[in-house]
Amino acid sequence: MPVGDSERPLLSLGLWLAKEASDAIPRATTTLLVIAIAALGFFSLLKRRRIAKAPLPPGPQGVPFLGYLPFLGANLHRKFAELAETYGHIYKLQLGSKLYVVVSSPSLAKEIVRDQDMMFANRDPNIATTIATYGAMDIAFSSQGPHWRNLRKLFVRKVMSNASLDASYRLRRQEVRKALSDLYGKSGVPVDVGEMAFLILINTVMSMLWGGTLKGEKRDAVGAEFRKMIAKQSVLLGSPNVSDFFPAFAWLDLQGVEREMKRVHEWLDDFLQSLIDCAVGGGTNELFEQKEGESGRDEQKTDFLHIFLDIEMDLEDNQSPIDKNGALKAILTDIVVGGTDTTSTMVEWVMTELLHNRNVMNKVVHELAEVVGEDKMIEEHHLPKLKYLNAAIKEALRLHPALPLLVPRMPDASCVVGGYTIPKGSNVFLNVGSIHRDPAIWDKPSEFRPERFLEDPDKYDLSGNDFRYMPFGSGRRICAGLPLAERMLTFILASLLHSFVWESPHGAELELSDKFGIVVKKMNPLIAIPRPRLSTPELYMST
Ligand code: HEM
Repeated sequence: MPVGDSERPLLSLGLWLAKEASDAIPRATTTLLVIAIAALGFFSLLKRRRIAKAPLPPGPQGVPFLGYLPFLGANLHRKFAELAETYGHIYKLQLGSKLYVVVSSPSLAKEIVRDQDMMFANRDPNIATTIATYGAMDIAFSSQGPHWRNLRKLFVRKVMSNASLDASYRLRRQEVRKALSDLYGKSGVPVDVGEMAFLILINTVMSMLWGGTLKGEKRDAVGAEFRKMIAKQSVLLGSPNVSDFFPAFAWLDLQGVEREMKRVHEWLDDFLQSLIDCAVGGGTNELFEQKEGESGRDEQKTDFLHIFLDIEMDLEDNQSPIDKNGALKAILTDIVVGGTDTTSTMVEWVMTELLHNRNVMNKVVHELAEVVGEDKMIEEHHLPKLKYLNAAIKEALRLHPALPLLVPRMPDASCVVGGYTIPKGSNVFLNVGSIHRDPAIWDKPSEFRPERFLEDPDKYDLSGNDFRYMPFGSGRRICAGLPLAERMLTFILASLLHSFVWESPHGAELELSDKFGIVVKKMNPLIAIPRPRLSTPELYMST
């Protein structure tokens, strides 16, 4: 039916486009479309005006050209906490040509990792990181987009699934049992706990990666070398590099970070390559050997590398294919580097706090005896029942999060957080370490008191949904290895604490100072003496 002229003024903006009643659906659609476009235009105008109006966050002045760079120091996490006392929970730092924003309150963190998670899901890898990750081809440092989404989805769904982790338990168990039996031979001898934890982790991760292990005589030597390289890498990744702040002068590599990083990367690349060659060839080489029953390409493989190799084949038909070789080595770097250093650092922190707080240690040991019994070894199925140990681990993650500044985020476009403009391309640090020690949130924050996590166990879980407690980050970039990290950390600690009595060497000072790197570690290694606790020596020999 034609629409009369008299009715025209009553019609909305979109309706004049459609003249017939039979056009009702297209007409309604058009109307909605026009309204949506108008609303979008209105809101984006409003947002632009809001951004235009919102000032930059406050922050220290610095000096011309260099900005705050000369005053930064090496211990970023400490410096950032100090600056927050003057400038508040959100402030900016101009470092050379780059702008950094540091955020340290739960409500501001929520604006970033929940309300505007999509906007802040990018990374801005620095020079060292780009080298370490094959040009930011990994999960941790690639910006969001099809490549990151693909890798992360495959990793989380196929490798970190409960089914896959259950299937690889056998390998974790074997490695931890082997470590306990080695430790039995060192009864009464002082042990570097961080080094020991790293060796357990590297062997466990290696074993899960491809079902093989480092050859007997090479085991400790390669593990120690690997640790040295990862420690170097952690320092290089975490320390301020002038070339990052002045890209125009990057070619000078004034601090030699690029040169040094390439050297470390070459070593790690050779290592990963021989691992892949060995897995693909289904054999052994001078470093690695496969476990019994794990040779032969046609067997059902449960290790991560073979899952990846199969995924790789699937990717042939994928709509957004990736550079398979680069991506495979980059993702292995995330697992081998990201998974070992963080987890072993946390084993050392938990052990330090337990030795420092003997009453807590006693409660942990008592719980282990009750749940497991002194005539049995720990199994993964015991872990959920160890409520007090789990609370002690959470408390250590609160006081000593391995990545207290998470991995910095970079907004896609300029946006507003806490009433301040965060310009596009700036680096945003979420200072979780500072939030975890905020006296406005935590009662007596510097005390190690696992009980605070027992009062309401669901309140602070590790999922990053409570912005007062985020040791694994939050939102779409939360730690992709969390399910494995949780299993390994608890299993290794429960095994060490159940099987041995741990003591500090006579007269040794137990101190808690830390040093900054991308992973924040103990300043001085924890040395402790193990003595067997279980009823019979045979238990230590079991595999
Ligand atoms: C106690 C051990 C660990 C801690 C404390 C830890 C902590 C973290 C944190 C804080 C982030 C950054 C999250 C963010 O930006 O919001 C992260 C990212 C990541 N972690 Fe972990 N992690 C641990 C173990 C692991 C393990 C075992 C793996 C792999 C097997 C792993 C793989 C990753 C990956 C791939 C990312 C990048 C995620 C992304 O950007 O999409 N982590 N981790």
